[in-house]
Amino acid sequence: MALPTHVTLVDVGPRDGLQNEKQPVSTAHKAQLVALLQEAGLKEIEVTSFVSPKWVPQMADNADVMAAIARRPGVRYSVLTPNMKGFEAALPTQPDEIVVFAAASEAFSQKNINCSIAESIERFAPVVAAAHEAGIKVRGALSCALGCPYQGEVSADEVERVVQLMKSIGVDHMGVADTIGVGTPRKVQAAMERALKHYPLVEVSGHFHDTYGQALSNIYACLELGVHTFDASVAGLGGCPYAKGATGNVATEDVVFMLNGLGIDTGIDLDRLVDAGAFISGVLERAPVSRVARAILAKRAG
Ligand SMILES: CC(C)(COP(=O)([O-])OP(=O)([O-])OC[C@H]1O[C@@H](n2cnc3c(N)ncnc32)[C@H](O)[C@@H]1OP(=O)([O-])[O-])[C@@H](O)C(=O)NCCC(=O)NCCSC(=O)C[C@@](C)(O)CC(=O)[O-]
Repeated sequence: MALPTHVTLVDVGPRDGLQNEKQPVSTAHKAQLVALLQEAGLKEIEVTSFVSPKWVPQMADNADVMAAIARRPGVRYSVLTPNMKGFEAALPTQPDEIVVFAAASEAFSQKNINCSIAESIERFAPVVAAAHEAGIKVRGALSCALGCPYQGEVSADEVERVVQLMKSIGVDHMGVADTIGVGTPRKVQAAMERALKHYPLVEVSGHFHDTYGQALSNIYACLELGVHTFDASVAGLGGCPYAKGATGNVATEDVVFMLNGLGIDTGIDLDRLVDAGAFISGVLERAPVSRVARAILAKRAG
């Protein structure tokens, strides 16, 4: 199959990127990050999550962040909502999209959201129905689709089983997530193909952590299947609080550089994206993880 000519990138940096940061990041800095991402041309931004502040303190200012962002027409703002309590808190903040997140492994489901896979689907069902009632699209994220920090191997059958469960409750979009970055291209294609059995190409995306340095290869493997939507995190921020040692998502800068080289349009201005990454890295007092960002910043510094 010919590679797609356009790719949509969802920057999950403000949520996935920052959720695991130990040092507090102010609401104003989070809103500024969103502003810089949209200036760089991002059209989809995952802003925050409506989860328990005891479990994930960094996202406790979820509603304040949603109120603080300066929305631009044409940009979609999404938030995570694991249950009705989260959805009810998120609804007045007017997200364009919500994300429910399940896992392909029982052990991760328990650690991450404190319930079994079956229970998680029961919890999501009313959330999906209420979101649709409110005219809000529902994205599903499927954690540990390529491996689990507790269970180890995860099979394509296990992935497909949960994809089907999510589909059965009306989840509109399926994000296949490599939470701990252990996937390699052929395994990623096998998992994606299971999602594509139940969702059209336009409603399947990849979410790759770069822990083992495989994320760009895995994205390329998805492009070969025609998949054209990916999550990425500016500066390579992040890591999941329930996946020890897992590093951030693939850096948005690195994905854009690769796609530019392939002649695939993203609508994103790489230089401005590097500015956004440099900004949040400055707030966090460290260099961006993105190798492309480091190279461009070094070149700029002369
Ligand atoms: C899912 C829950 C909330 C269940 O939490 P629980 O403890 O099982 O829920 P509960 O219903 O028993 O409630 C316990 C307490 O939590 C409160 N509570 C209950 N729900 C909410 C809510 N929505 N917002 C705020 N508070 C909430 C509730 O009010 C109560 O408060 P208390 O009476 O003790 O004061 C909890 O386990 C949790 O917050 N977990 C954190 C999950 C999380 O944020 N994980 C990271 C994001 S997922 C991810 O990063 C993976 C992804 C998507 O990027 C893809 C990938 O790479 O894999």
